[in-house]
Amino acid sequence: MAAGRYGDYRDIEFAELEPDYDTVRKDLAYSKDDYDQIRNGSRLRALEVRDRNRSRVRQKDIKEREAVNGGHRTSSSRSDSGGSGSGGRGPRKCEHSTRFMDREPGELSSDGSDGAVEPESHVKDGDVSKLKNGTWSPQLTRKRKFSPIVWDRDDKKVTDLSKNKIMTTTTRHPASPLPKSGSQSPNVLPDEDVQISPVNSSKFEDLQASPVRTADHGSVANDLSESPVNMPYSSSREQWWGNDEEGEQLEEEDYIPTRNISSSRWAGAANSPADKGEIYDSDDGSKKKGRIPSSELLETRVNMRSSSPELGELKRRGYDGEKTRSSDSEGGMRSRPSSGDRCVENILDTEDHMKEDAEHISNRSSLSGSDTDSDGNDCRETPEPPGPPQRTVDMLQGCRSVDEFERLNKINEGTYGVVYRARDKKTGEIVALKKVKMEKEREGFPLTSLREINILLSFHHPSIVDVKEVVVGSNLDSIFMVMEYMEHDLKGLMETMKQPFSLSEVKCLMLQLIDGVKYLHDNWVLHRDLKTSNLLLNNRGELKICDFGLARQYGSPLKPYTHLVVTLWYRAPELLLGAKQYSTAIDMWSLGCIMAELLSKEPLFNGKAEFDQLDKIFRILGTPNDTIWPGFSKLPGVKVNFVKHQYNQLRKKFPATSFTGSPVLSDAGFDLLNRLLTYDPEKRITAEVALKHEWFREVPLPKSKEFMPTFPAQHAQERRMRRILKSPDPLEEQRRKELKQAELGTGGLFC
Ligand SMILES: Nc1ncnc2c1ncn2[C@@H]1O[C@H](COP(=O)(O)OP(=O)(O)OP(=O)(O)O)[C@@H](O)[C@H]1O
Repeated sequence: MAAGRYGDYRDIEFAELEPDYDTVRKDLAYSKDDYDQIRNGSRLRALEVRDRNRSRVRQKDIKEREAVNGGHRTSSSRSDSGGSGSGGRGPRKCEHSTRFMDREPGELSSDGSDGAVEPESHVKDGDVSKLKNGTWSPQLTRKRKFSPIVWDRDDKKVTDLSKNKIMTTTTRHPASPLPKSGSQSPNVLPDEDVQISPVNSSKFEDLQASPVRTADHGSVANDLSESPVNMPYSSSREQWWGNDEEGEQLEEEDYIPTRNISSSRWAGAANSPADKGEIYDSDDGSKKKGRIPSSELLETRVNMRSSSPELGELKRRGYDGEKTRSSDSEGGMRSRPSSGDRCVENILDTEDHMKEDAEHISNRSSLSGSDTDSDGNDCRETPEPPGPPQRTVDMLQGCRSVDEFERLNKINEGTYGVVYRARDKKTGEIVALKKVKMEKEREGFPLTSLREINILLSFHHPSIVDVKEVVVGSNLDSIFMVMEYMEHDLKGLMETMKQPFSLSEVKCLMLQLIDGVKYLHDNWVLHRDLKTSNLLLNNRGELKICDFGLARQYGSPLKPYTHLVVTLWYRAPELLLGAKQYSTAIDMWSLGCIMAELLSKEPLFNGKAEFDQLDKIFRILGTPNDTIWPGFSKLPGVKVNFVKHQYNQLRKKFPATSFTGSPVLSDAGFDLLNRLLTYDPEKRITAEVALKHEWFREVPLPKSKEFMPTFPAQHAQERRMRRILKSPDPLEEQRRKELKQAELGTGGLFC
C-alpha cells in the first residue's frame, strides 16, 4: 500500500518531468545532416560549440522560470528539475516532493492516517530558511528515515564478523547411529550409585553470581526507574486495543523486577567480558528481565561491540531464498524492500543497538562492582540524564497503526502478550495481533519482545509462524506483531480432543515440527521454549512454531547461558541439572516430550518443581550415570542421592501393542522417541537426522496436511476459562517462582 503510494508519487514526479526530458532530448538531438557530417568526420567542433550554447540558453531559461514561480530549491535536489518542469505548481510541488521523498514506503503518520505528507503549512517560511541554512535538507531527512537512530556503525567490521560467523563450525551434538529396532535405550542404566541433589549454592556460584546480579540489579533497576523513558506518550487515551483490564491486571501480577540485563548474548563474542570469564550470560532467565529503557540505552552506549554476528547477519538457510525479507550474511537485513519494512528495519536496528547497550550496561555493572554490593552505590555510575524520548518513536516510524485493523476477539493471553484475532481493514485478511505487554511502561520496551520480533521477522519457514509486520497503537504506547492467524495451539486443541492424534497424524505434525526446528538450528537459533502451547495448528493441517521470546542465537564455542529456560515439563535434564553450556539438544529433548504428548494426549513428565521433574524423568527413563552420560556426575545438580531407578520404563508407556488403550508405537517409533529422550546431549538425535528417521517411512505413513482433521476454533473465553479451571499452569508458576528465587539469590534447587 505504502509502496504503491510511493510509486504513485514517483509516477507523478516523472510524468511532470517528462516534458523537460523531451525538451532535453530535442535540444540534444542532432539533425540528420549533423549526423551525416559527423560520420563523415566534419563539423564535430562546430557541433560542440553549438551544444554548449544551447546548454547555456537552457540554464538561463530554467533560472527565469524559477524566478517567475518564486520557487526555492536546493541546488542538488532532484525535485529541482521536477519543479522547473511543472510550471505554476513549481514551489508547492517542490515542497511536497521533499516530504514525499523523505517518507519511506510503509510509513504513516502516527495517527494511522495516510498522512505521509505533512500539511503544507508545515513547510513555512521558517522551514524554508532552515532548509536554506542547511539545518533541514531533504538529504538529511532522507538519511534519518533510513536509520532513524543513527549509530556509528562500523560496516566493514560487521561484514567481516559475519564472515567469521559463517565460517565457524558448531559443536552440535553428533548423531548417534540408529540402533536396531527394539535395541536397548541409549539411556541404559549403569550399576553404580548416582548421587544427585539439588545443587548447593557453591556449585552454582559461578552461574548465579553473575557480577550483574544483586548489585547490578539494583543498579540497572534503579537506572531503569530513574529513566522514565521509553514510550513517551501516555496511554491515557486508551483505545480498544489497549483497553484490556484483564491484561493489565495480569501485567501487574506477573511483574518480576529486572534482575539484570544481558551480557553479550552471542556466542563467540571474543571481545566480550563473558568470554574472558568475567560475566555470565544470564539474560534469558526470564522473558521479563531484559527491559531496555531507550534513553538509558542511548545514554550508556559505548563502543563496546560484540564481535559476534547479529541476527540479521546470519546466513539463513532453508526457505529463506523464497522470501526477500530475509537476508544473508553479507547482505544484511538492511535492504528490505517491501511495504512496512522500514518500520521493521528500524526495529531490527534498534534491537541490535539495544543489545549492544544492554551488553554495555551489563559489562559496566560487572566491571564496577561485585554482586555483594547490594546498595549498588559503589558500583553504580551516575545515571546519565534520559535521552530524548522521541527515540522510541523514531524506532516505530514507518509502522502502520493498529487502527487499520478491526478487532474481532481476544484469542489468548500468554504471559508476555495478549493475542487478538483481527481483520486488516484494507485487505480483509484475518490476522493474529500479539500485543507486546509493556508491563510498566517506564521500564522500557521488553528486550525479549524485540528479540522475538527480530527473529520472527527474519525467519521464514512453513513451520515458523509468519510475522508480517509490526504495528503501533495510536499513541505509540503499544506495539503489536501482526501474525498469520492460526486456529489452534496444540495444547488447547488436545484438551478438547477425546482421542489422541492418530499415528499418521502425529507423524505429520512431528515432521513439520522437526523441520521447523532444523531450520532454526541450521540458522544458529535455539528456541528454548518448545511446548505444545507454542505449537500452532491451522485448519489446513499446518503446524507452526510460535513464541520466540526465549529464543537466542548460539554459536561455537558455546558460552554459559542461563538454565532457567524451557518450561519445566519440556526441560532437558542437563538444564535441570544446572549445565551451564547447552545447545540444540535441549530443543530436541522438548521434541521428545512433545512427541510423547501427541501420542498419549498427556504430558510425559509433569513435574511440579525441578526436583520433582528430575524424579519423574528418572522414574521413567532410569537414573543416569557417567557410563551412559559422560560428565553426568560433574553436573552442578548431581550432588546427593536420587533414588536409583534401574530400568527404562518408557516402552511400557508406549508398547508395540496394547489392549489397554495405551498409545502404541512401533520399534522404529520407539527408537525415535528414545533418541529424542537420550540423556547425553551429545548422543541425542539432531533435527537433521530425526527428519530422516525410518519411522516416517513406515506405515502408517504420515498423513498429508490436506487430510489432517479440522477442528472448530475455540471461543477465546472458553479456551481461557478451561485453562484457568482445568490446568492452573504449574509450569508458569514454577518458572516465576524460580525466577523470583534467582533474583533474590536464595533458595531453589540451584541457588
Ligand atoms: N498467530 C497466532 N494465531 C492464533 N493464535 C495465536 C497466535 N500466536 C499465538 N497465539 C495464541 O496465543 C497464545 C500465546 O501466544 P505466545 O505463546 O506467543 O505468547 P506468550 O505470552 O509468549 O505465551 P507464553 O505464556 O506461552 O510464553 C498461544 O498459546 C496461542 O494460543
